[in-house]
Amino acid sequence: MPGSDAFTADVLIIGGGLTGLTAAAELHRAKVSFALLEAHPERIGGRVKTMARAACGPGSKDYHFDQGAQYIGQTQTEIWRLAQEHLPHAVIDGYTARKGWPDQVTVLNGKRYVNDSESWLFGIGGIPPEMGLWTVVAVLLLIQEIEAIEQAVNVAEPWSSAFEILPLDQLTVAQWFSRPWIPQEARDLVTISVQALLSAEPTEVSALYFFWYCACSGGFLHLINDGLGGPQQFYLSTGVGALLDRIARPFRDRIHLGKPVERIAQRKASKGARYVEVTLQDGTVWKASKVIVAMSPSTAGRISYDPPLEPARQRLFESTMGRTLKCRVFYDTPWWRDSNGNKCSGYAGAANHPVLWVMDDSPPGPDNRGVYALMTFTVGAQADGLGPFPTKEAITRHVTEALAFLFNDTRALSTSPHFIDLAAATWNAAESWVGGGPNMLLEPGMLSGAGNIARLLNEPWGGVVYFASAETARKLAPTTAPTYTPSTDPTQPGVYSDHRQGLGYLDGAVISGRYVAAQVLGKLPRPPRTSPKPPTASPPVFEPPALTLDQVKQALTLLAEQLHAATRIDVQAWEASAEPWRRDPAALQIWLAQALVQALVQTGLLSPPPDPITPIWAAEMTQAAIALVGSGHAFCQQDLARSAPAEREKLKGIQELTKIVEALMRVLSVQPFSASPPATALFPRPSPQPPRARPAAPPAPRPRRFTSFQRILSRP
Ligand SMILES: Cc1cc2nc3c(=O)[nH]c(=O)nc-3n(C[C@H](O)[C@H](O)[C@H](O)COP(=O)(O)OP(=O)(O)OC[C@H]3O[C@@H](n4cnc5c(N)ncnc54)[C@H](O)[C@@H]3O)c2cc1C
Repeated sequence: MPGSDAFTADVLIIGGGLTGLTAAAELHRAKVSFALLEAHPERIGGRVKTMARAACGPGSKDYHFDQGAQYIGQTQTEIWRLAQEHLPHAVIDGYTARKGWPDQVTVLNGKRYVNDSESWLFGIGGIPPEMGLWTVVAVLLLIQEIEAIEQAVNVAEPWSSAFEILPLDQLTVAQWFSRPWIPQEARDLVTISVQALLSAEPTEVSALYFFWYCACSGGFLHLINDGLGGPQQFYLSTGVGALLDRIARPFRDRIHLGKPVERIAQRKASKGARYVEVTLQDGTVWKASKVIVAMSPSTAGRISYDPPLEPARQRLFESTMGRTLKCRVFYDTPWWRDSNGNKCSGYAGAANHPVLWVMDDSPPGPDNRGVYALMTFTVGAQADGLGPFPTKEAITRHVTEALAFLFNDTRALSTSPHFIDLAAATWNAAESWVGGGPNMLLEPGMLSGAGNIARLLNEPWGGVVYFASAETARKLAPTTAPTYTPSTDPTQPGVYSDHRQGLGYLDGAVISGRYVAAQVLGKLPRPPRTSPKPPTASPPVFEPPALTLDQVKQALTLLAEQLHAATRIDVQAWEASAEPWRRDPAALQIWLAQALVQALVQTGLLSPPPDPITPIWAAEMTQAAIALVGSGHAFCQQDLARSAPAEREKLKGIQELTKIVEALMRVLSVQPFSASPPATALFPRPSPQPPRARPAAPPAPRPRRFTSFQRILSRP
């Protein structure tokens, strides 16, 4: 009854994306009267946008493809369950479909690498085998650092994270990784990850926000895993739109399309109770006891509010969103599968490149109905560069030229006879209703700074207006602690907190919709009683024994020589072994530990390791490495500023190496060279082993974890 004084419904849901639809499904189940207002005149879905391409042969079906959200994984439990419940036959395993074409492309530091993805450290989207060991070591150390940060994040309330990591909210990701010891390739790898996960630049987002975002979904390495067990392993042949249609089917009559809301006002009824007045663009007014605004905080910021929002919420609603251009490029042949002698899967990734990320989304199997398609993402600054309303011609040129470069094949070009067409979806501020994608961005200071901005993510306004979206995903019944729980078995990874899951993903939208419905129904479970937290221990302060500058230089030079000189031989040796380093980064780490020990022994700072290793020697080893790091830092700090240019270069070298050793020591000092494993397990390189028999049925994929030193050294 728009325009009448009567209540239109008990609850109004504004926004027909997956969050709004999930909340609607919950209210429908609870038999609550509700209506859902969606701005788009023709469709529900929001950031889910399924398109169809007409069938191209007798008896064949239309080809559906997603120009918004598409990929799902088994660890995204809620969306996975919904897909299994409604469309089990439509689930395509992209990982298996790519199996016959092992090669992938990556551009790092301006150089193109094309190899078998199985040979890459961390597999698909990882580190190519040609990368120098120095870079590999730096990447490993960086990942080690990322994991240490993520494990200190309080997933439920990131502003209450361990105090050591809160300063990361004052830095952008770019500021965090612009330290001299981190090589460009490693920075590019993090850049690709930020660009792929947030469609934004590392200069735009708070480092703490990025790590919180990752920690909410099983950690950085899990999120960037585009292969087996990762969140991008599966998609739906029907498109995600079909899944949303199934979810909405029971309450289709309560969904009103073409109803853009302009204003939300809190009002008081005669008896003092509050209600909400919602004004649409066409001037009609709807009323309800409670309202759910089911869209990202940035999108909610486009609506006006009465009374004006509190400043912190206003600031939250001013947050920006990522910018994405998602394209589907159609060819009459899958030319990339046979290109320059490579069997490319169509998978490619490149930092700061006109096309960031590419996947083959051709229907798998012989019944592909003659459709061959590459999916491409152009994001952040590269998408901005095309302007708010790029023409199809401009997009086609931009994307196909980038593909021709990535695969080094002119068959990608729109002038090639194999090119058929390109379909594009632009997600930016000019987009009518959502205003960008895949989700919102938090700048430095917004997560933990003054004003408690992020604390409002799940807080209702005036007790009658509730906000929810994939970005605010919070679980109703978490089963873990709010932070990472380390494993008691050193050979097994610990467990990331599940207080928030799938932040920014379809999975998160489902979780968020359920949470907000429970909030509105007053059915939020009581938070468990917790005993007061013991104060966090201060970081250990150590006074390293002083070494002479010569001792520091000598030890670091020896270490550098070891790392550089032996690289090729060792890499080849590991590659030749049954469990090569590329499959087992742990072997590489053991080798790095050996190099450090050898450098310390040869400099006379440490006695040679006894066999078996004794606790006394292990303690000596830790002391010697700490002394090296401490003295190295001290010399650099004292001398770098006032030394002559030639000497400064040397000191910079010392500084970089010192930082690497320091990072290594942070890891080792958790359980420095424990006495339990025999010296032979610790120091010699892995010996070749017969290939293992493949199990008949592969175990369910577990999130891929980086193996820390502690676990490596405890291996039998
Ligand atoms: C290009 C792209 C690719 C993505 N890929 C993936 C992926 O592969 N896997 C994955 O899990 N996630 C992916 N995502 C993220 C995923 O789409 C979102 O997390 C999820 O769909 C968000 O759902 P939501 O309901 O919270 O918000 P939205 O989908 O944004 O829904 C908000 C709704 O509110 C409506 N609305 C806005 N303003 C008004 C108004 N004033 N009045 C009425 N209605 C209004 C909008 O039209 C929209 O329907 C991707 C997103 C994009 C953009």
